[in-house]
Amino acid sequence: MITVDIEKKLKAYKGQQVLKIARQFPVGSITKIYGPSGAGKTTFLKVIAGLIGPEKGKITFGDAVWVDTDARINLSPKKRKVGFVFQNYALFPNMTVLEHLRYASPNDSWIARLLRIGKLETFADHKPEYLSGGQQQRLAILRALATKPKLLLMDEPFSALDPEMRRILIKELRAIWNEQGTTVMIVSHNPQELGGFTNQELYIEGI
Ligand SMILES: Nc1ncnc2c1ncn2[C@@H]1O[C@H](COP(=O)(O)OP(=O)(O)OP(=O)(O)O)[C@@H](O)[C@H]1O
Repeated sequence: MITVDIEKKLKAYKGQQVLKIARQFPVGSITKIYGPSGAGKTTFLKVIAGLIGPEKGKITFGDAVWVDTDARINLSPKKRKVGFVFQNYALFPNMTVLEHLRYASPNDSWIARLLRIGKLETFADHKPEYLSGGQQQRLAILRALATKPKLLLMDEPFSALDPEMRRILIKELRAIWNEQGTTVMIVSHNPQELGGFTNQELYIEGI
């Protein structure tokens, strides 16, 4: 179980808004996170990953304490080992598709499977600037999966994919998550695009 009970002040344009979330996420659950623009969805994922610290609260993953502000515990992102798909992909401009995946995993057969799932086999030696937006987005997803994270955080991961590609990819991802017992949190401003495959939801309200 992942237990989150945090407060984070948002740098809102006017005044100050506080993001308050208290929720439990069972291992293996797939949560859709939605809500208005600027509500704090991305900020929430970054707090879970350890990229931003909350002012107050606790995050635990099973027996491990990731954050406890009273006890001054704030585990580094490296130690939390979550997978993160950034909204803007955050790819490495000088690395090919294959190099992105090798950087994350030494396992060639696993990498071959990922390339197949993302339909990027024939683009393995391409750098990001020679990929389409959809191909770049799929690479960002594959890279996050490559380390086989126990927790995968995805920020608008399917926004650049057409409905058919999205449907096929989601089917493959579900099979992997099932095999590996991955817990997944997906931010989407358009929850319909996720179809019915999520089994939890978290609505983050705006101001
Ligand atoms: N590191 C930070 N610390 C505190 N507040 C932040 C930080 N980064 C962004 N914010 C603020 O948090 C608010 C919410 O931003 P965030 O990107 O989390 O929203 P969002 O719900 O993901 O929006 P969108 O759907 O438009 O991407 C904004 O007002 C932003 O200025």
